Amino acid sequence: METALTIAGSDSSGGAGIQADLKTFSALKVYGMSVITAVTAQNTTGVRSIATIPTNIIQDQMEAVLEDIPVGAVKIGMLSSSHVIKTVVSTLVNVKATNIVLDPVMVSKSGHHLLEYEAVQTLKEDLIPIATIVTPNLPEAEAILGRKILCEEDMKEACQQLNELGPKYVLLKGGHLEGDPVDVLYDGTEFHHFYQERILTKNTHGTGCTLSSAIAAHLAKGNSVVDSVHLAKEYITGAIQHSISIGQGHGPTHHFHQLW
Ligand SMILES: Nc1ncnc2c1ncn2[C@@H]1O[C@H](COP(=O)(O)OP(=O)(O)OP(=O)(O)O)[C@@H](O)[C@H]1O
Ligand SMILES: Cc1ncc(COP(=O)(O)O)c(N)n1
Repeated sequence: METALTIAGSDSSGGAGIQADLKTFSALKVYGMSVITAVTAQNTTGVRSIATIPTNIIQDQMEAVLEDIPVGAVKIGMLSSSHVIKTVVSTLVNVKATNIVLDPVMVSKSGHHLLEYEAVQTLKEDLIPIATIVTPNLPEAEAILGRKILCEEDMKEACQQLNELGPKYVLLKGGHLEGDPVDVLYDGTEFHHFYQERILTKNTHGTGCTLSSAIAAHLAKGNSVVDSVHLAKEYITGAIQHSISIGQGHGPTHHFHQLW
């Protein structure tokens, strides 16, 4: 059985974070496991409060899983602070984890900060270098690089600058672009462009979490990074097309892959 581990925050409304990741793993028929880094009280309209889990408990959760069960891929989402990032990095390095998919979560769709501002430097110096693939959205890439990214040409340059930080692949997501979204994948040599007609919906809560965990699931099944991104793009597009109109704000993506 293929396995994948998510290291991320809990979203009480089930649309993003750990809950979106585990739903994606299940829909793609991969056995999912979780390390919870923070508990958020949130719904489709916003985040009310956040409790970060103590780092010794985060480390214990990781070691409990990694010392016992082979992990095919690791997806990393919300990490809250520099302390949490450092704990996650040292534990992953100790066990020589591979297939690391890093979604550098910073701000929720509803505008709430999920990572301390000062932690961006630690993310850049300690975590991005050990990632197999890092999947920032445009505002996250702008925060990491300290520059504006306004068009596809800027995205290519930003991919090159992100690649210099050390990850094997960069997938820069264009969901925040005006018009049809384009995502750009860069492996240090070649670019792959993923063009997609914009689906007209406000139900995009958890799209980044869903995409990164779908990449992890496909890596766990033994696919290459490029193939995993192709397959994950198909998955996220279907999950947005079939997204669910619940709640007053941004509704969640849908995860019954085998039904659509
Ligand atoms: N309306 C849309 N129609 C089609 N594809 C979309 C749409 N919105 C986002 N996507 C795609 O979904 C994926 C996630 O992109 P996005 O840029 O929204 O990430 P994100 O901001 O990290 O998501 P989130 O913060 O909601 O978790 C990308 O592949 C993007 O191209
Ligand atoms: C626990 C957690 N992790 C990630 C997100 C980002 O998702 P979104 O940008 O769709 O709000 C979130 N809202 N909550």
